[in-house]
Amino acid sequence: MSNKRSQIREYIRKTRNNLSKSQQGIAAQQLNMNFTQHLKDKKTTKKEHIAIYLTNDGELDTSLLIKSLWDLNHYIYLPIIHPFNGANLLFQRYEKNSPMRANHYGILEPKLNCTQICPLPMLDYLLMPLVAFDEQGNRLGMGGGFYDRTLARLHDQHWQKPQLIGLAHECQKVDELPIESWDVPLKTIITPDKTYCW
Ligand SMILES: Nc1nc2c(c(=O)[nH]1)N(C=O)[C@@H](CNc1ccc(C(=O)N[C@@H](CCC(=O)O)C(=O)O)cc1)CN2
Ligand SMILES: Nc1ncnc2c1ncn2[C@@H]1O[C@H](COP(=O)(O)OP(=O)(O)OP(=O)(O)O)[C@@H](O)[C@H]1O
Repeated sequence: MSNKRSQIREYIRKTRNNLSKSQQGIAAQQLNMNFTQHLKDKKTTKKEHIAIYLTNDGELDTSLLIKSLWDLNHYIYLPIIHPFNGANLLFQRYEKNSPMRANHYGILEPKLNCTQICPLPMLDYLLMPLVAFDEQGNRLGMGGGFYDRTLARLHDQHWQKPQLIGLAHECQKVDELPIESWDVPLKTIITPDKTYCW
């Protein structure tokens, strides 16, 4: 792994963890407004299948958005680290009463129930956590390669769905990330202040 990538990761993780509770709260409200407005603008009554994440390590707080999406009757999914190969993610339905467990990193995920897994191409949106992004839509994550490995098959096939959207604070933006062959670039990144499209 390049030293530059780990340095950026370390620096941005510190920066986002230093955001105050009130900055995090405002960011969560803005994210909620931005994404629910995006769905309204589509002017369809379709219930979308949306994968998202539970906030960890100073990431943009998704809790308000998840509540709104539940209230609007969309289908919500969370990543589960694959129980057998441990390198890919599965996306499992997340409801108010879903039984949960902490994964290897202490992040809550739904207890595995194969009947509740959504195959990747059936998701409409994949709202992804990230550590840093750049002006070209490149994404750097926590370093596990989970999202990149999971998306690798899609990347080969000129896929339509799911729409990949990164969620981040504005302070996670850098001029240029050193990229690797396996990195999957994003078409959209939503920050509390702005929506970037490529
Ligand atoms: N909220 C959230 N959920 C997610 C991810 C994420 O980035 N954010 N993931 C995205 O892929 C997967 C988990 N990946 C992660 C990878 C590393 C660490 C982490 O804290 N690493 C520690 C070392 C911990 C250890 O090895 O035991 C570190 O780098 O300090 C956390 C999550 C699935 N769920
Ligand atoms: N498509 C892939 N096929 C095989 N290995 C991969 C693939 N994508 C990533 N990896 C492996 O995962 C490791 C971590 O990758 P990287 O540093 O890009 O993760 P990340 O983007 O920070 O994490 P994440 O995707 O979980 O948010 C790399 O060293 C690489 O070996």
